[in-house]
Amino acid sequence: MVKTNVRNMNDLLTLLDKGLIVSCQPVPGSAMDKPEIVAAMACAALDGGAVALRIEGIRNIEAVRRATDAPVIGIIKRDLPDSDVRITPWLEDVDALSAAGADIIAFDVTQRFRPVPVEALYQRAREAGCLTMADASCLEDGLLAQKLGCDFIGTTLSGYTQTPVPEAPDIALVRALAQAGCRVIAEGRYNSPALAAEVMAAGAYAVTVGSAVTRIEHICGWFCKAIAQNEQNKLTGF
Ligand SMILES: CC(=O)N[C@H](C=O)[C@@H](O)[C@H](O)[C@H](O)COP(=O)(O)O
Repeated sequence: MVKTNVRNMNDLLTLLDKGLIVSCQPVPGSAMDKPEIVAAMACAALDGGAVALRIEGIRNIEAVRRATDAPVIGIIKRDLPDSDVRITPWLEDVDALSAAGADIIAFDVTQRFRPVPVEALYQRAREAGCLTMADASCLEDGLLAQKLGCDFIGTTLSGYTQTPVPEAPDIALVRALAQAGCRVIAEGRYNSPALAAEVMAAGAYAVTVGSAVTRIEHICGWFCKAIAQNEQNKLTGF
């Protein structure tokens, strides 16, 4: 088992401070989408220096819990027929995540039509003894969640409430939230070590990296695109 030394809230905050969180979320239905592979990715990430994990789904969290006591940010993703909110939309999701051993429960705090109010999700997570992470899309989302008492404000959903999704991460949002006094977890498109370092300098408390570490399909796609672009440039003389 990969052991950490988290005993209380202060230990957790110290551990996360300026740390790398790795999101181990395989492409759904892919060759990597198996709880034992998620747990192996989580252990490898911790061996590489990650201080915490972001894990989707109960079976995956249970598998990770069997492998390590490192802090887990738990989420459940759902495709709802009548709402664009995907991340931890139901109170039952909060209950299941806490029962599975998540330390921090993350949920969508965007101001979109949703089945359960953000306040109720927050209360439920607190009653379960978990910390809370607000997955925000903009400054207003983040500030409302901060006012509510959420422990961490994530920039997770910036760029995902509209199309097309931008290529660059939203460092300006991290800076604005940090300046407003939020404990910000920078998340979303931090696809290089340089970007992760840059966002720390912008005031992030921690940074979460997913695709660039754990989604082989995305990483290969980036390489293939760059190679194809280079070949195209040669043909067109650029
Ligand atoms: C928008 C959304 O649903 N984001 C999800 C949130 O859990 C994940 O699909 C992302 O992989 C995660 O946020 C990490 O981001 P990136 O993979 O860009 O490092």
